[in-house]
Parts: sequence; structure tokens; C-alpha cells
Amino acid sequence: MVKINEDLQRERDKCSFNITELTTLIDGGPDKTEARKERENILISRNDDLSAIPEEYLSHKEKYENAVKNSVILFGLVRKMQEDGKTSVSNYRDVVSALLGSSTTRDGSPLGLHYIMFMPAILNQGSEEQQAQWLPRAWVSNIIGSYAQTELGHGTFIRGLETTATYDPYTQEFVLNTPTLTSYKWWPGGLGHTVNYCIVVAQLYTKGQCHGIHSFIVQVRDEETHEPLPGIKVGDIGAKLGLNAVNNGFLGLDNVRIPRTQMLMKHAQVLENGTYVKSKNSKLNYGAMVFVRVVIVFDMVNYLSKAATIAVRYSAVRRQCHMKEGEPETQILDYMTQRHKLFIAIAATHALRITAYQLWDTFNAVTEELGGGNLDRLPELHALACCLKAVSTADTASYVERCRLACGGHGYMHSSNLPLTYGLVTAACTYEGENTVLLLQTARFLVKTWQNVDTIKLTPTVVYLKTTREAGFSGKWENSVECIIKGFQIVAMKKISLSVSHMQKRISSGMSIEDAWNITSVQLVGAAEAHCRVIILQTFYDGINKVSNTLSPALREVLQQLVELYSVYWAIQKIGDLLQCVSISESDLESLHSWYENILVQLRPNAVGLVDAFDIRDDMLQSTLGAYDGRVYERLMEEALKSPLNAEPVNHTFHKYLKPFMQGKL
Ligand SMILES: CCCCCCCCCCCCCCCCCC(=O)SCCNC(=O)CCNC(=O)[C@H](O)C(C)(C)COP(=O)(O)OP(=O)(O)OC[C@H]1O[C@@H](n2cnc3c(N)ncnc32)[C@H](O)[C@@H]1OP(=O)(O)O
Ligand SMILES: Cc1cc2nc3c(=O)[nH]c(=O)nc-3n(C[C@H](O)[C@H](O)[C@H](O)COP(=O)(O)OP(=O)(O)OC[C@H]3O[C@@H](n4cnc5c(N)ncnc54)[C@H](O)[C@@H]3O)c2cc1C
Repeated sequence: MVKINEDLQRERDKCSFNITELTTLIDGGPDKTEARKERENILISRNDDLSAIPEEYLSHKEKYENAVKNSVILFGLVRKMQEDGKTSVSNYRDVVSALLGSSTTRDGSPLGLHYIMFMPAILNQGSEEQQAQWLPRAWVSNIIGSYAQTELGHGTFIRGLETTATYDPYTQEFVLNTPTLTSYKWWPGGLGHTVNYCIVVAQLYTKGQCHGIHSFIVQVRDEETHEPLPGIKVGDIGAKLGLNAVNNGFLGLDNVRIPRTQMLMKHAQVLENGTYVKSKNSKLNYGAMVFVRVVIVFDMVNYLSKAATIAVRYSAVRRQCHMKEGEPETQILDYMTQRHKLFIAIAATHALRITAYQLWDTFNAVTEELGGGNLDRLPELHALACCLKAVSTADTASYVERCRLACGGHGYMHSSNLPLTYGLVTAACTYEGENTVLLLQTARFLVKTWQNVDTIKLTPTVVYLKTTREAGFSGKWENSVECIIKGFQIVAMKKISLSVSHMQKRISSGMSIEDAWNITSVQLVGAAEAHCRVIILQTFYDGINKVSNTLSPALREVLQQLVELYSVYWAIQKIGDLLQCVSISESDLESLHSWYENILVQLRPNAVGLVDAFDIRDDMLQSTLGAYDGRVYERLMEEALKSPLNAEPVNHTFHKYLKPFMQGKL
């Protein structure tokens, strides 16, 4: 049996709550924990077959080839689960999320987009007949697809996409073209060499008229030979900061013909004679993006829990300097600055998880309403998904980077798995809608809401705008979570109202609406972020309160501390905003800081227990620093010895370059 590092064991011995109770709460119940573990067991049992060479030493091509091999094993499980009746639409997110979060797809998977976007796009935008035609084969991976929207020239401005799909009524086909270099599709995951189909987003032309962007199913490679089909130019876009196994690709289309029935026609249709039938709302075509923005929040929770586990366990094992002379060297977790770096990551994992579930429920409820023809809550869902995707990815990227820095030099090693994790989360700040652009979408919704706050029925997430405006901040500031939430609501309300009034002043002084919007846009982004912080804080607070009386007192206490930590951390981060909007005295400020310090002290004995409760197996954590046994130094050395440079005692460059150089001959 492997010996557990003594410091780590001591941490576990002093944990005040039942770790299994928290794990079960995180999973959503004992049955869910069991199902997760069962899935992980299957995954791990298949891992034996995988290459032993650490991924970081492989070339770009080898990384791809390895990823295909591993992904096939991994996603073969979806097929197996499907055959065994273990997958359904309701647990699809859990299953795919577990697979993508697993060790074998450490730097992304070239098959990921098939599950994350190709199938959801057909589900979301395809008619019932199209779903019946395409999904059964896609579900068992007989065909593999990607989602090709972004072009070399445009990612954000999708109305400006240049790819065209022109309807030919004589053959009842669409003819697809990428007429310029900038219209080449660029970025789609798996498109380079993996998929044989993809959803292509293109400007629809019929009867000489352009009807804006629509989605089309296009076959790009032969199902047997995998050769690109005539008129298709396809390839890999090259090496990136991260996600190097994903095989992001480019695609050029030259008069590629597809049957009429391959335009996704749930919302809008082209009839046989070329007549265009409009969708109830053109933005329904953007549904696949909304879905992915929602699941990205879950994905952030996966990465953040991994980073926090690695950094907290390492901080319990690592000793550096003497806090007091004569005592043993200090566990770095004992330094308050270290707790300040790390505990927020633990709290945020819970805050984002609870918020992700809330968003998921809203997404499902609104999707059901859309199915019944009710589009009322679509703008709210869009605004919510945009800001939560933006804030969760930006925050996670910054927390993960803190975790990496908190591990000092060893955090810089690939074998810690923190650099790769950072590469994955920072990508999410850009894909599926660049974060600033998404916050401006939320701002657009907030501005409209504010301008009509007295006349429209406010949707649940913005009711606070009216109530805080009416109530103001009555009463004295007190250091409580409730007061911080109220303070944040006032900050958001004031930022929105100020942005609107600044814009209105500019418009009244003769500026165009567009210029006024642009000049005010830094404030607008701030307002959208502030709104999002209200949502996360309130959802976290409500979520923990809701389950509180089902929990043991010890767990209730520690979760309450995490809610406090999260609130007070963000209050301190945003103290400038609070001071501008709410009256906080100097002594309030002092006690806010003392409160924060107290929570860091209170949480200290439970830090390792809290990350253990995330229950991430070593095979999935893949970190020399974060393994359960805490054998940090042994693992660092074992991994270093796997460096290909260590395979031979003398590298040939010594004789070729170094020696002649040292002898003055070069
Ligand atoms: C499957 C299980 C998974 C399990 C979990 C596993 C975890 C997976 C994690 C994910 C890994 C992901 C891998 C990577 C994937 C990356 C894929 C991509 O990037 S793909 C590429 C992603 N690319 C991008 O994301 C591109 C980003 N760009 C865009 O989305 C758009 O260009 C835009 C939204 C910015 C503007 O659009 P534009 O048409 O110019 O609109 P205007 O501004 O003129 O506003 C007009 C009105 O429309 C309204 N409205 C707008 N949108 C929506 C909506 N969706 N709805 C409703 N309404 C919407 C708007 O509010 C406004 O309303 P109003 O005020 O008039 O009332
Ligand atoms: C790892 C990764 C995977 C991806 N996978 C896919 C995929 O599978 N399929 C796919 O189709 N696409 C994919 N993408 C593309 C991705 O969706 C786009 O990169 C993203 O939407 C941003 O668009 P852009 O690159 O055009 O950025 P740009 O819009 O050019 O952004 C550059 C800067 O301009 C600013 N900006 C742009 N417009 C505005 C505005 N209106 N107001 C204010 N500021 C603005 C932005 O804030 C940003 O600072 C992927 C991208 C990455 C990085």
C-alpha cells in the first residue's frame, strides 16, 4: 500500500466534516455519485492501453494521432453506454462532461465538437425528420461532425459571414461557396483531419434574395476513404497556446452541392420551389451557441476543482521557510497570503457549480417554452448565458493562474497539469463568443430593461433593479452576506442607470446612438459584469440555504463559511464600486478585512478535506503535485526521468556543437 504523505494525512485527520457527505451533495445524490464512479471505473480500465509517453513531449502530429487513439477508446464508451441503455438526453451532459474531463483527453479531443456542437445543433435546429435521419448515426459515431461557423475574417460578427449557400430549385440543392480567403472557415474543432461531416453556417440565398445566416449539414470527407470530397479544401490550422489535440481546422468550399433537405429546418425553411419561410425569431438559429455557453459554465467547474485540488494538496505538503525560529519549516498553506490565493478557488467552484445548475434549469425551461411557441424568456436566457459564460471563464482563468502561481516553480512544470489547465480555460474566454462581446450583449438587455423598468413585466433575474431603485440602500452597512448582496445589487443598478444616462446625454448632445454606445461601452461592460456578480452571489447564497437543513451541522458550517468567503472576497475586490454606491465607514472597512482574515483562518483545517470532497481520481487529475498520496517529490522525479532527453547520457549536439564551441572551433 502506498504511504500517504504525513502532512497530508494530518490534514485529513483534522477535517471537521464528513467528506463523503459533501461529495454526495456535489454529485447531486448517492445514486449520482455511484453512477459517476461507475463511469470513471470503466474509463480507467480502458486507460491501460494508452501511451506512456507524456503528451508534452509529442510533436503536433503525434499529439493529434495519440488523441484520436485515446478519444476513440473514450467515446467508444458513449456507444457502449447507448447500447446498454445508460445514456439518454437527460444524462447526456453528465456523460459527455465526464468523458471530456477525463485524463485521456488532457489537451482536448478532436471528437469533442461532435458531441458538444454537431449533435446539439441538429437537435436544436433540425426538424423532427432531420433529427430522425441524422442523430441515430451521429449518436453511435457512424458519422462524426464539427460546427463550422467562424471564418478567417469573422468570428464575432456572424451576420458578416461570407460563406454562401445558394438554392438551385432545378436540382433542389444548395450550392455552397467560400468566395474569398477571408470566408474560409477557420477554427472548427476536429475539422482538420477527423470529421467527415460538419454544420456549415452560411448566408442563405434563394430567389436572388439573401435571408441571413442559416445552418447546413455538409459532408466534407468520403465515409470510406476519408478523402476530401470534390470542391472541399480542408486542413489543420496549426499549433496553438493550448487544445493542441483538438485538430481545429480550415475549410474552403467551391460549388459544393448538397440536397435541399440538408438545411436545418426546424425554425426556418426553404420549400422545394425556393420559397423562404421565416423563423418566428431569427435568433432561434443561434440556439446551439446558447446551449454551449450554458455547458461551458459546467466545464469551468471541472477545471477549477482540478486546479484547486492540485494547489491545495501541494500547499499542505510543501514546506518553505520558518514562520517562527526553532520550529519546523512552515507548510505553505499556513501563510495567510497562500490561503488568500487558494481558498477563493474552492469557494468559487461551489458558487459556479450551483449557478451552472440554475442556468441549466433555466435553459431547459425556456427551451420547453420555445417548443410551445412562447419566446418571451429568450432574451433573458441569452443575456444570462452570455454574462455567465463570460464571467465564469474569466474568473476561472484567473483563479487557475493563481493556483499555478501558488505552486511556485513546480506549478510551471507541465507535469503539475496547471499550465495545460490554464491553456484550456483561457481558450474559453474567446471561443463561443469573445467575453467582452458577450458582456455587451448582456448590457444591451440591461439597458433595454432599465429604460422600460416601470412599464414591462420584469423577468426574475432583473427584478432587483426595480426593487433596489425604489428601496435604495436604507439602513447602516453591516458586514453580512445579505448586506453584501444588497450592496452588489445597488452597484449593478447604479452602473446600469449611469451608463444609460451617460449614453442619453451623448445622444441628446447630437451623437449617434452607435457612437454613444461605443463611447460608453467600457461602462456597459462593467455594468454587465456587476449584474452577473449579483446573480452568482445570490444563487450561491440561496443554493446553500436551500439545502442547509438537510446537512449535518459540521458540513452546514463549512459551506456557510464558503459563502461568506466568496461574498467578502468579492466585496473587497470591488470595494471601489461599493464605496461609490453605498455608505461604508472606515471602521466597516476594517472589520470587513478582519472578517475575511477570520474566515481564512476558520477554513484552514478543512482545506484538504474540501478538495478531497471534489473526489477527482489521480488518473483524472494527472498531476505530480496534486495526487492523493502527496508523493510530490517522488512523482516530479519520476516524470522528469520520462523526458526523452534523459534516454541517453550524452546528447549528439555535444559533439556537433557544444564541444567545437567550447574548443573555440565554432
Ligand atoms: C453536450 C454536452 C456537453 C457537456 C459539457 C462538456 C463541456 C464542454 C465545454 C465546451 C467546450 C467547447 C469547445 C469549443 C467550442 C467552441 C465553439 C465555437 O466557438 S463556435 C462559434 C461561436 N461563435 C460565437 O459565439 C460568435 C459570437 N457572436 C454572436 O453570437 C453574435 O454575433 C452576437 C450575439 C454577438 C451578435 O449577433 P447579431 O445577430 O449581430 O445580433 P445584435 O447584436 O444585432 O442583436 C440583435 C438582437 O438579437 C439578440 N440576440 C443575439 N443573440 C441571441 C441569441 N443567441 N439568443 C437570443 N437573442 C439573441 C440580441 O439580444 C438583440 O436583441 P434586441 O436588443 O434587438 O432585442
Ligand atoms: C480554442 C478555440 C476553439 C474554437 N472552436 C471553434 C469551433 O469549433 N467552431 C467555430 O465556428 N469557431 C470556433 N472558434 C472561434 C471562436 O468562436 C471565435 O474566435 C470567437 O467567437 C471570437 O471571434 P474572433 O476570433 O473573430 O475575435 P474578434 O471578434 O476579432 O475579437 C478581437 C477583439 O475585438 C473585440 N471586438 C470584436 N467585436 C467587437 C464589438 N462589436 N464590440 C467591442 N469589441 C469587439 C473583441 O472584444 C476582442 O478584444 C474557436 C476559437 C478558439 C480560440
